[in-house]
Amino acid sequence: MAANRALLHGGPPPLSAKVEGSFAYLTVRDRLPTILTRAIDTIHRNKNKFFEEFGEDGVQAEKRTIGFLSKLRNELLTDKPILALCDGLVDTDAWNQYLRRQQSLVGERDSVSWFKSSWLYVECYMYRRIQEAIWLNPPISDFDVFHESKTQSFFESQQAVIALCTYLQGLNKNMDNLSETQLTEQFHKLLQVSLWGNKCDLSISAGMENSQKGSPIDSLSDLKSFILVDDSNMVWSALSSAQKQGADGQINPVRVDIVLDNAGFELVTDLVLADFLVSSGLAKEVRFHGKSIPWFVSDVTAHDFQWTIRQTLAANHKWMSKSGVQWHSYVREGVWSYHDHPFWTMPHEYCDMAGDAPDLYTTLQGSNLVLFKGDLNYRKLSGDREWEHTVPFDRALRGFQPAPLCSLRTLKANVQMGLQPGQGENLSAQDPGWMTSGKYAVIQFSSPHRER
Ligand SMILES: O=P(O)(O)OC[C@H]1O[C@](O)(CO)[C@@H](O)[C@@H]1O
Ligand SMILES: [Mn+2]
Repeated sequence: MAANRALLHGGPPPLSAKVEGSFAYLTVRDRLPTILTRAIDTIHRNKNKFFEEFGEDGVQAEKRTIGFLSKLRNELLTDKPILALCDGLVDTDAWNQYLRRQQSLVGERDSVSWFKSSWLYVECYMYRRIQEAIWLNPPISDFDVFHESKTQSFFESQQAVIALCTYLQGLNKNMDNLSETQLTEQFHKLLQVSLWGNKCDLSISAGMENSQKGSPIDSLSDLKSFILVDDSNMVWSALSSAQKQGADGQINPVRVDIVLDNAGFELVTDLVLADFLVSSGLAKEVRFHGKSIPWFVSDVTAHDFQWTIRQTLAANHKWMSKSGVQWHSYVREGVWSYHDHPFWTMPHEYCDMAGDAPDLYTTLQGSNLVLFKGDLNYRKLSGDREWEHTVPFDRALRGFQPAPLCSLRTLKANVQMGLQPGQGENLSAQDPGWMTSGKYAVIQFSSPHRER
């Protein structure tokens, strides 16, 4: 992967912890060290497990990993320079190249450090350093420090999962009798369920419990007014017209890609949406994109993806288990597939993708619709920059348009574009925390062929 090309793409400066009191500053000062402390604690609590699995070697590895993570925490708290990685993984060179690029941006005399560099970069770097600490300490190299909190979040939202699976199975039973209007209506509902599923990430709460309790379908109408931009009609048009576009009068096989965010309840909402897309015939194929290493506490890895489907399948509830059986067979038949690419766990903004991960960009170009879940994806779509709120979403993407795409995001970082004049100011006056509380959301669409 070549170096960051952000400057070539232009745009306002990236958010950074150097602005004292900003959300970025508070995240780096308070939330990130807390996440590291919890990771250290988790490793320590698993000491006996490591001993049972690997004997004394496991205990030594536990100690060394904790040492690495404590050092990392100290580097962060004292604003030390960002260090090159030395674990020799597939993306190590790309990370070190990115660091050199950051260094050239600040010049020889300044250092690239936790509180001075771009927030997006240092936050991603912290998760990559956690991976390095684990990786350099065999035999516990494949331990996921966030695994426990992800599974806990799944179990804590059991009632909501059951409600959702029951709804889905009711819908699937009646699918053939749905009118076009009813189909559209159900699409909008399940898109919104997937949107609000994004409230449940564990990074914003520094790993504390943050699960869905009530029935997700029932709360949709109350939540409607919190959707600040709703382009879902355009998403629907993109999807339904994709089917009809065959020049020879044939129906095109439609492919939807979902760039996943969090495991737990959010992943279930994504699987339910994907199930609906396939069972309604709106899509023939769904590709899920996840992370190849544990990331931002709750993000989905291949293991989380498989685990969630297995748990759903094995549930002691008729409709939940039926959903799991269906999902399992979609995966087996290749109707659904899971993919990870190292680019998703790099710090790049997405306008760099065509140059830095051309294979991934080409893959996405084959899609009829790419759904980007969550806050971090939104930050990367926009470059995590200080855009004016009224700047069009398309402009902030700075050329990143592999296919029709849509961001489904609850606001948990202070970057937001595509608002109406005055909308941001009104929100700031009424509810000063609107950009970071997770209470508001957006459904923002962009298409390579669309004029704004
Ligand atoms: O899981 P999501 O929706 O990407 O959110 C990740 C969270 O982490 C952050 O990147 C900050 O730590 C926020 O932007 C967001 O709250
Ligand atoms: Mn996340």
